[in-house]
Amino acid sequence: MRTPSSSAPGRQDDTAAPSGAWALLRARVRADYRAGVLLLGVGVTLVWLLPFAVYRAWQGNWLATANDLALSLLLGGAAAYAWRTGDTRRAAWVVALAIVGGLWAIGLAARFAALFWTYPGVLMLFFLVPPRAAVLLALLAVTGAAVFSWSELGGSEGLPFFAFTALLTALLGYVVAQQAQRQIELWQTLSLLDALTGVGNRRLLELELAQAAARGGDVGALAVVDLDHFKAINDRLGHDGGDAVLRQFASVAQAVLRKTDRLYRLGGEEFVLWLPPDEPQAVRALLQRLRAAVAERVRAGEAPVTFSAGVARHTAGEPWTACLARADAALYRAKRAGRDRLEEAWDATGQPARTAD
Ligand SMILES: Nc1nc2c(ncn2[C@@H]2O[C@H](COP(=O)(O)OP(=O)(O)OP(=O)(O)O)[C@@H](O)[C@H]2O)c(=O)[nH]1
Repeated sequence: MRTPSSSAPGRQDDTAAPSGAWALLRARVRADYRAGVLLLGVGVTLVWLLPFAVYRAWQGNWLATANDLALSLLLGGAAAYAWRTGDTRRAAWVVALAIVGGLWAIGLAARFAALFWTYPGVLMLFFLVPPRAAVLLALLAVTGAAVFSWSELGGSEGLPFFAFTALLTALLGYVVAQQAQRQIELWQTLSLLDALTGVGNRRLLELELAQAAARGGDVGALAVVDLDHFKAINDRLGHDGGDAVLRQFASVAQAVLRKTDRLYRLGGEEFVLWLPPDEPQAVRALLQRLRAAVAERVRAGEAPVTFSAGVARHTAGEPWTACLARADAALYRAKRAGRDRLEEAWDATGQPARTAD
């Protein structure tokens, strides 16, 4: 027999929130490689751009000082924005455009040695913005740097070497970034879907509900659904037979649910339905349709399969985890009351629970 709140999210180590600024930074860099590239930009600012800005000011080269300071501000500002908001995408675009501007400025300043910055700059573009956009920005950056520093490169003598090696660097960046993006997409799919049933897993549930709750307002209703006497089904049909029942349940549930409803498998024989805001009668009717469809179409051998469910309605401002815990407690009541039934715990104000069997 399960206990209430056994489905409460955030119990796994990998979902635990890191504490302390250093741990948070490490966690963000690990989770999002763009955060790592932004951090690299801060490193370049501190180790190179700012000391050079001081040096150029000391030499009286105010144009170069302004350029290095502007780049430092953009790289540092973008990293600070990403740190504060968690939005690395926008910050990465700012840094990518700053790289293009920086390489043009190097070309304009016509300093031959500084042109070596083209290579890391072009490579960084591919880790900041999508590969196709990075190709375009790389072409812009290299062409600008080459045209502006035409004489410094020795005209037609040095230019082909510079252009060819810089474009080769861009090609390498493109190939690596394409592969990385495909791997990331594949990894995200595998890590967010339940391998047995193909529906969302606990991680996807946490991700989607956290996003919906962050937008404010009421996220709708959550129903925790648990197949009845599943251990006995496993004992009778074996583990593979039990797996087949889980797959059947997921497929029948997906057929009954509306386009806007979401289905996740929390683990074992336990699923969660996330239903967008609706009238209690509509939610109740949907769950009753699901019960009827499962009783009719899901079979463990010859025997029909039933489930118990607890449903709760989210209220604006309430943590979604509290809503899930209420649904979970309602499910526990449904199990204790004999199974094959639906228990309701509509809102956080303690409105009386209702049983529908
Ligand atoms: N086939 C299969 N069985 C699983 C899977 N995950 C967990 N189980 C089994 O599911 C069973 C769940 O048993 P219980 O928690 O006792 O639940 P139950 O027998 O359904 O009892 P009630 O929920 O109280 O009706 C256990 O035997 C688990 O080994 C899975 O992925 N596949």
